[in-house]
Amino acid sequence: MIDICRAAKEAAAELRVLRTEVKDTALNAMADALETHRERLIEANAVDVEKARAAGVSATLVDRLTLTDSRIAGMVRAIRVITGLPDPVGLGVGRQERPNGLVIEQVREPLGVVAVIYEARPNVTADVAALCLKSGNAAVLRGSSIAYHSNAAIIEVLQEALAGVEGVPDNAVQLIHDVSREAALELLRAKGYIDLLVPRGGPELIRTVEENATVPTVIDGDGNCHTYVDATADREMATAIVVNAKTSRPSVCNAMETLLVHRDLAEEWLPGALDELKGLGVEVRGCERVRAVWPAAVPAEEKDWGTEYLDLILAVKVVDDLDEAITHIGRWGTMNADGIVARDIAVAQRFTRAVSTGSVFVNTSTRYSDGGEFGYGVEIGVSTQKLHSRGPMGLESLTSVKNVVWGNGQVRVL
Ligand SMILES: NC(=O)C1=CN([C@@H]2O[C@H](COP(=O)(O)OP(=O)(O)OC[C@H]3O[C@@H](n4cnc5c(N)ncnc54)[C@H](OP(=O)(O)O)[C@@H]3O)[C@@H](O)[C@H]2O)C=CC1
Ligand SMILES: N[C@@H](CCC(=O)OP(=O)(O)O)C(=O)O
Repeated sequence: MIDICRAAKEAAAELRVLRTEVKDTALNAMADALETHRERLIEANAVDVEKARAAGVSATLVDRLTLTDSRIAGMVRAIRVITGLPDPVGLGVGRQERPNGLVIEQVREPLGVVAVIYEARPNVTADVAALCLKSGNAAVLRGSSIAYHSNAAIIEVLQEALAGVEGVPDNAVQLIHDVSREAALELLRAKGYIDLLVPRGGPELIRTVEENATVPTVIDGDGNCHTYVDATADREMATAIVVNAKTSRPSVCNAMETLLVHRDLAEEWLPGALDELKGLGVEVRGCERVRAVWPAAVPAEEKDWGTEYLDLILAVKVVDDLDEAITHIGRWGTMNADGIVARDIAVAQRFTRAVSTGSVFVNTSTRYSDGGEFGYGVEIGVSTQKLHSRGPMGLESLTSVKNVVWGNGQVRVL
């Protein structure tokens, strides 16, 4: 592990000063290579999918794991978007001239070595490689053991492509082939080598990171996402948003897990919305007040409010008012993505201020919590913590701002 980290650190020194043109050439080569080797990637992925099915993993996990032509096309598209984005490295974000003539510039610079422990979605391998390269960081990737063959094939293709671009260091992007938990722990403790570790995953991973990491981290935890439908909501819009938030891709972290509904809508809007969700295969787990107007709901237990189903299951609660919705989200939310549907702008504004979530959505679906949708190409993760970065993290989150002070001989006198 230390050899991989050391090699990454050496590569990072070269990457931080790499010209934008070289990085963009490399990104184009990566995208072309993924396109050319689509079949090789799908073959490798089939090995993982077959093993996962044989091991009896859930259908949602198989969905996350599976590579298709269109998903590979999505990976390629994302890299092309990143290629077209401005290079954040060296970007001036502030400048001031002091009375003594010193000029202080604040400029973005790469973090150095970025490590990511991530879920069984092979696209993340290419996403992270591309974001790190463009932001001038070396990437150390530790994907899920379930996706090992897919990740190894993607890295091989990307490394072959990068080898053909002059100026890109050999170890710009590395995959950790040892997918044991022990190796992951070593990575968490590679202090002095890793500048940022992004753990993308569920509560067990996050607990392990919080208890063991000695390297700096930005936590990208689970998504227990809520939508609150206010009394002032446009009914049709509310139905469309709720259906999209729950059913468009239930297996991802930005899918809605709990629907909170103002009591004024319990009788006139909720039953119709739940009928529509049921028609799309959604199992509803409701509080007493939900069951009073829609008896088909399974009785919700307290644990339902804290569950990220990642499946076609939805917890539903009728609340008295906005305050109760805000309190519920504060108690059970995971700061990934939460939304409100309301026509009253004052209500929506109060929600956006009171809910302390990385991305708060007004009159739209939580599914938009995504780097691609935010215009970043993809995301290195979705931060569920408050420091450094919040929500989907793109190129800028992979840099920090340093001060460059220009003098003309000034010396400080005490
Ligand atoms: N906020 C965000 O950006 C994201 C959040 N997520 C969340 O991730 C979860 C779903 O993904 P899933 O793959 O099931 O997540 P897991 O947490 O099961 O796995 C994620 C990664 O962490 C590893 N891992 C898990 N537990 C440990 C541990 N104790 N020590 C070391 N490594 C560990 C896994 O390795 P292995 O598989 O080999 O066991 C895998 O590489 C959901 O909760 C989702 O919301 C996912 C992606 C992004
Ligand atoms: N980028 C994502 C959301 C963030 C993510 O990767 O999380 P997850 O889907 O839980 O692996 C999407 O909507 O596709």
